[in-house]
Amino acid sequence: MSPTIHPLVTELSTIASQLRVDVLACLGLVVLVPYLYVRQRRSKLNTRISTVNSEKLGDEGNLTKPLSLPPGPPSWPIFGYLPGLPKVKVWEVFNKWAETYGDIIYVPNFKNHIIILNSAEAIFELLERRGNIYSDRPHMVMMQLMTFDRSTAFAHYGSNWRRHRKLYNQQMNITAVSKFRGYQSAAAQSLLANLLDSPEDFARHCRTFSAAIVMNISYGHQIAPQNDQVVQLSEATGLAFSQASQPGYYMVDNFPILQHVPSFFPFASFQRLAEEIRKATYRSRTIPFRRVVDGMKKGDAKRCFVSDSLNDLNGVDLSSSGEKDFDVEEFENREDVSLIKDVAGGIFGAGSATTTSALHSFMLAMVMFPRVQKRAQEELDHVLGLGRLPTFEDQSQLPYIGAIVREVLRWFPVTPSALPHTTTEDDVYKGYLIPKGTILIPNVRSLLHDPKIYPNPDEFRPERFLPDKNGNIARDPAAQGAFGFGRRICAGRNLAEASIWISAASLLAVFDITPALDENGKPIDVKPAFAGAPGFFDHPLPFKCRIEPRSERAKKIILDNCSTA
Ligand code: HEM
Repeated sequence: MSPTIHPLVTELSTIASQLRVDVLACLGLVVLVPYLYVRQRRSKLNTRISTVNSEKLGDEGNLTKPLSLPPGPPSWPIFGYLPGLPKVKVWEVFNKWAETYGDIIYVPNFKNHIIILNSAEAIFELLERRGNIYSDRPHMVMMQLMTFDRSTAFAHYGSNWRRHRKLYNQQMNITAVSKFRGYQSAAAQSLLANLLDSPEDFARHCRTFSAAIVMNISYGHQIAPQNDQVVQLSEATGLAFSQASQPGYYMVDNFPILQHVPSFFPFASFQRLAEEIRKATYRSRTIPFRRVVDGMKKGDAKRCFVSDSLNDLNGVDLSSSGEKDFDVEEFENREDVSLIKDVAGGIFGAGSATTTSALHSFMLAMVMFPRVQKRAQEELDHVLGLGRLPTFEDQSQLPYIGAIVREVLRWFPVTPSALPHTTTEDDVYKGYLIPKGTILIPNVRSLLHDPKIYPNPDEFRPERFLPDKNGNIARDPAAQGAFGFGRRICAGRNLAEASIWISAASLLAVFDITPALDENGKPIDVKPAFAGAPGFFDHPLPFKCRIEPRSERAKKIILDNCSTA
């Protein structure tokens, strides 16, 4: 007699077997879907290669051999180059690859064709001269989820991006940008007062300096000395932006299908992070924007990017908008207004951490290269006569300070691999196919440290950039990659250079920056150590130094002219 099986057991075993079937089906899908996806991509790519081959080979013998993708480290059929792009000190790995594979290196990941450009020739040919098809940004899921694709830096190449750049150009071209000099000088003076007050906190003071400039410029917002709400919100989003800008940093960028996973799933922490950042981004853009609108309605808005841009719009006169019938959300949703809001909202992310990083590198260089500091101070003393702070009007008489700014940009590039560019069409370069949608990463660090162009590249030597008798500067890093390339070149470079200039000149006019002392009173040796990214920005690792007034007179200049922020 067969034993009686309890109905519950039968039910459970049925569920278990169904589960096994489900688990097996899921496992099958997990393997099958990527396999089919990659197979389809491969066959598309092969078709593209043969199409381009037949077009080009028939093209008056332009090409002598069939096209291929550029060489690169061994990669797997489905997953691409498995270790993925290095997350820190990318340029060291890129330089090593260049020894084996040459100047143009193919490193696919699961989803993207990625090409590293290691030589000036390839970088300028593709990103500048062929800029019409090399100026898009990668489609990155995490960027979209966090709404960073609304910023200029990650807007896709096209009419909307052009409107962003037009606004930037109107407000920040080399002439227009001078209207913001008052904000930059005031921030430099607060920097001096803060350093006199608490020199050991110099890293924080540098951050405050950059934040004060970009907040004033974007929104006329004078930041609070501590815990400024808008700065805190913007800083929270800054790191996320930097990380999300690196192709493949988040798994969802390799497997876009994951973006449909609901945020409550245990492994969907990226969804929860994206949601947080989305909210913070919205608030960091909306709070200061609405303050400007309120100020314009009352007639007491400060001059800034937002107020100037709104004033330039046809048919907008906020001072006459009655309280009752003015709907701020409706106003913000106007296409031309929301563009201004988006552009202004991206300024902090693009301009604050970058300027801070350059200022930290400047301080590090001053500690490590006292000869440079001494020469700069001699120049300043000669022009200022030890009696006042420098102003922008002194710029033409202080060429060595100008050269220091350029050497800062070269010595340790803030953006060692710029921002990724993406192609919008198939292209051929030196017999290699560069498929449409390829992400291109220029090795800026190696460009600016090429010993053939900049001998002893690790030495901080501003003399490289002293203007010749015609005022020309050889191999100016600002034009050689420090601010990126072609149509996507940094839109705030004029402002950034001016901020670094006024801070460097003001600091050296009144302070000596020297190594910190150990417990025996001996100077502590400082080595250049940098975070090595991750992502878009790089910055020096924390270091100690002494920042002391050069004399009693210098101290008095600070006390008489500067107040803390
Ligand atoms: C030392 C400071 C700075 C450095 C080193 C720097 C560097 C860069 C680099 C490398 C890019 C990417 C260029 C490319 O894709 O080829 C970029 C883009 C950009 N930067 Fe800067 N930047 C700095 C400061 C600023 C400031 C102060 C602002 C704003 C006021 C700003 C606004 C932008 C914008 C809007 C873009 C995106 C341009 C586009 O995609 O069309 N940057 N920057």
